[in-house]
Parts: sequence; structure tokens; C-alpha cells
Amino acid sequence: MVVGTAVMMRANSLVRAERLSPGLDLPLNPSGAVGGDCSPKKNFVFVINPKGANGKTGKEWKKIQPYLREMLSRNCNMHELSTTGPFHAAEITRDAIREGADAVIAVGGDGTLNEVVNGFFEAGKPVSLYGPETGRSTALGLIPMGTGSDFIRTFGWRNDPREAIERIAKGTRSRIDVGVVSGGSGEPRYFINVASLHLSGKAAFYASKYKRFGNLCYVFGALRAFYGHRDQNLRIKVDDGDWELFEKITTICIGNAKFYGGGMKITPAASPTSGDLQVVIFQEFKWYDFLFKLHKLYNGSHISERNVFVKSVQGIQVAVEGSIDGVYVESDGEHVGFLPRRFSVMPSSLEMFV
Ligand SMILES: Nc1ncnc2c1ncn2[C@@H]1O[C@H](COP(=O)(O)OP(=O)(O)OP(=O)(O)O)[C@@H](O)[C@H]1O
Repeated sequence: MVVGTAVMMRANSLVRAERLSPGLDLPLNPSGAVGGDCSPKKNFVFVINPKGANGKTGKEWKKIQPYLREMLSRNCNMHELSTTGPFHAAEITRDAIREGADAVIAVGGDGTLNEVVNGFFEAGKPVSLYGPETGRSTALGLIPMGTGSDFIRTFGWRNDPREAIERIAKGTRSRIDVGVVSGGSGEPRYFINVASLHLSGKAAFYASKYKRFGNLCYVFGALRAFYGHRDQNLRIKVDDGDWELFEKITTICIGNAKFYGGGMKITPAASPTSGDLQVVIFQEFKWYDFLFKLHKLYNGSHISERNVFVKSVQGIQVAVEGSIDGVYVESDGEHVGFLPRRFSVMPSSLEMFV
């Protein structure tokens, strides 16, 4: 994979500086200086999903090139890599970090951001080239160009690539939390925004199939998910507490950030810098509740409804009670399997341009 990435980097680099080490694909020396120049030019890797937002991301990316160069090329070597399919962004990210990238920038929607975040981890641990003693780490960046682009709403950022480039050029970094979904077979899945299960998990599964309709995909996904939906009794264990039975659960949302589904403020107290996750449990929510209380989902006031239960947690485990059909689980809008699962937080585990 390293070789594959190297080939793509050579093909796609916007700016190539002289390579110092034949073993590395990024032009780094240990001090971070490039090409013998005293100025510490940084290596930024841009991971672009050309198919994001029904192909709009690829087109927007081309249009923004002159501004990107103007803002960043003086201080950065910019390496552009396009994804070829689902989860390629995570592989590119892992390779880039191991090759010494100073930043990996996701260009696309929340799905692409999620895959890049997943590339920052492997086997439950951060991927890193540098030890903690060096004080160096690879930063995460985001140029939002997706359908929903919900993550940026928590920070009050606009869905504007120029503003995002300015943020990256300014270079202010902040440590943020990352959520983990574990308990399935294989690697844990990491989330930066919101994970959810049952009705909402199923809605995300179907919404991803209707992306060609833009933001309406969330409405169509929800309508499809309601078809055949039944509330379920689930067993829940919060942090080190005991297992408890929760009856007639419609959906559970677990937020590291506040918004999902194209702008619903679903976990309104969640913050990626809080060190915990906000869990919102909906019990016996009928289709007409969602219809008549839709405005509350968008402004966050649904949490004061009598059948909505809210809690801040470090970790929560959820399992089915009895034998029922698969309960869907999604993280950052991507289907990741079925219950049982554990959701937990890794506080301050990523550095991000903010
Ligand atoms: N080259 C590719 N071809 C097809 N699909 C891809 C490719 N690269 C990435 N993907 C998939 O596209 C999915 C959606 O991408 P992305 O999140 O960028 O856009 P979006 O779905 O329009 O935006 P949002 O997630 O904000 O609603 C990702 O989950 C990813 O797996």
C-alpha cells in the first residue's frame, strides 16, 4: 500500500519538493525542513472523494485550486490523493501518517471525514510516526464539500471551502475527542460526529442509498426505515454501572458532536472537546411524534420530551433483549453492523485545525 500511495502521490502532487530520503515518499527530514531550505515547509496530504455530494466534490475541488495554492503553497508541500472507493480514504491516511505527513485534510462530506478519522487509528491505537517525546503529530483538517456536512455545524462553521482553507492556513490546532464503536468482528470503528442505532441506524443505512436526492436523502431514509419498524427492549450498561432493561426503544443517538441527518441538533449538549459523549434515548416515539416534533429535533428541545432520556457517558454498551432481528448501528452516517456494540470516547485523541 505504501508503494501504491507513493505512486499516486507522485502523480497527483500539486507541488513537489526535492526528496531527501529515498525511503520516504514525503520530502521530510527529521527536523521537518524541506529540500535543504531552512524554512520548515510542511507536508499536507489532501484526501479527496471525487464522488462526494453526487460528484460535486470533484468539480468544486478543481475550482478551488487557485485559492488553495495562493493560501498554502508558500508554506506547504501539497499532495493530492483521490479515493477510488469506500474506505480507501482510511488507507491513504494511515500511509500518509506513517510517511510523516504534518496534516491529512479530508475533502468531502462526513463520510469521507469519518474514513480519514478511521485512518488515524489501527488495532485500537493511534497510528503515529513520531513518539510523544517529539511533540509532533499529524493534524486532521477538513474542507467540507459533502451532502449533509453536519460535523462543521457544531463549530458554527459554514459549508464554505474557502473559509476552511483559511482555517488551515491559519494553523490553529485543538485536541478533540473521538468516539469508538467496538464489539463487532474486526477493527473497532471510530466516529467524530454522531453514532446511532435502531430506527436512526436503519435510516442512515437507507439514506446512503438515496444520496442522489441531496439533503432529501435523510427524509427518504427515515420514511423507508419506519416501514416495518418496531420498538425494541434493549439492555444498556452505562460506564461501570449494572445492565438495565430499557423498554420500547425507538432509537438511541450517541453524540461526540451535536448535529446529524442534515441539520438535526440531535445530541444538543455534545461537544468534541468535553471528554465525554451525550447519549439520547427515544422511547415509544411514533412516526407522528417525529412529524409533529420535527422542529424540536432541529432546535434541540426534544430532550425535554417525557419519553426522551439523556445522559453524559464515557462509555455505553447496548445489547438486544431476547431474540429479535438485527438492530442497525451507524457511525457518522455509515452502516457499521448490528447490536450488540459498545460506544466509548477517547478524549483528546486527535489534533484538528479549528
Ligand atoms: N471514489 C469513490 N467512489 C465511490 N464512492 C466513494 C469513493 N470514495 C469514497 N466513496 C464513498 O462515498 C461515501 C460518501 O462520501 P462523502 O461523505 O464524501 O459525501 P456525501 O455522502 O455526499 O456527504 P455527507 O456524508 O456529508 O452527507 C463515503 O462513505 C465513501 O465510502
